[in-house]
Amino acid sequence: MTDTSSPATPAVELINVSRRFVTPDGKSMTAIRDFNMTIERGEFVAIVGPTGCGKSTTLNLVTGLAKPSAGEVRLFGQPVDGIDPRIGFVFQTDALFPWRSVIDNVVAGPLFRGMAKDEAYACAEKWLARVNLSGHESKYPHQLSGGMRKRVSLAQTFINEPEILLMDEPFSALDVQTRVLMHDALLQLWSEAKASVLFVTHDLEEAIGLADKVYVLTAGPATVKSVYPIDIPRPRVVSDIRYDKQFIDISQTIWNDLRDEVKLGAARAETVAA
Ligand SMILES: Nc1ncnc2c1ncn2[C@@H]1O[C@H](COP(=O)(O)OP(=O)(O)OP(=O)(O)O)[C@@H](O)[C@H]1O
Repeated sequence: MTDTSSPATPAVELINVSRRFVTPDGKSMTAIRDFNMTIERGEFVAIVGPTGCGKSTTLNLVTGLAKPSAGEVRLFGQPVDGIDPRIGFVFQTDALFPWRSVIDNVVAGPLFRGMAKDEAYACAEKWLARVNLSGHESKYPHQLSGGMRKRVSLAQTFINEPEILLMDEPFSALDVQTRVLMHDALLQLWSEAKASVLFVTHDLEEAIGLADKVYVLTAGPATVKSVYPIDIPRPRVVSDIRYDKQFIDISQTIWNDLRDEVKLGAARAETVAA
């Protein structure tokens, strides 16, 4: 898809978006209401909110998998129209083919796009080196740790040079130490690739460590409660900055805001369960 927009046009815009679903008992439920969000080119945006508030639905709207019931979603100034090849994804579960070796997983995207085999494999080697997996090319996913599999997923995504990267709790299944290492790996890749990122997480510290801007969503229906710019200088080493006073102060401020929504979401879940 050709991008004819000016460089000042944001990568992603959600403009007064609402999304309603029909529940199995035939009622209408609103997952997202009057939602406004802008991701500038090269910007790293994180969204946090209570469980079930509508974070994944927001990502689905950007991919075009879900259509807004009202409002508009734009990519580089144009309305979303189906799955856009400029978008890359990383989800909580790996999208690795278990029957393919590490390098055959990474090379899949370029080969699918028609890159010559030699070139595609050379490119895959390069990306595996960037995620510190040189020497593991011929292993299979089941022979790798969770962190290594996640690195393969990152190489598999970044090799396609996505202009927009959507990440839905990509590291939530990892142990805390591996997670922090993955944060640093991701920031390194992102700073080189200059993609615009939308990162969904339950983990406020993860959001602050990574992002330029953190959106706090309300308990469903999701709407934007507040937007916090994160002015912590880059390059950041996420494993270190979490002990800085600036980081702790921002965490407390945002948590004060998020806490009320989390309590509201939990109270509603208990009411439904009762
Ligand atoms: N296809 C669908 N049909 C009906 N309801 C849906 C559908 N998809 C999502 N919902 C509802 O919309 C609301 C938001 O769901 P969504 O998965 O976006 O929330 P989330 O914030 O990503 O959740 P979590 O924090 O648990 O990952 C939920 O109440 C969910 O049940």
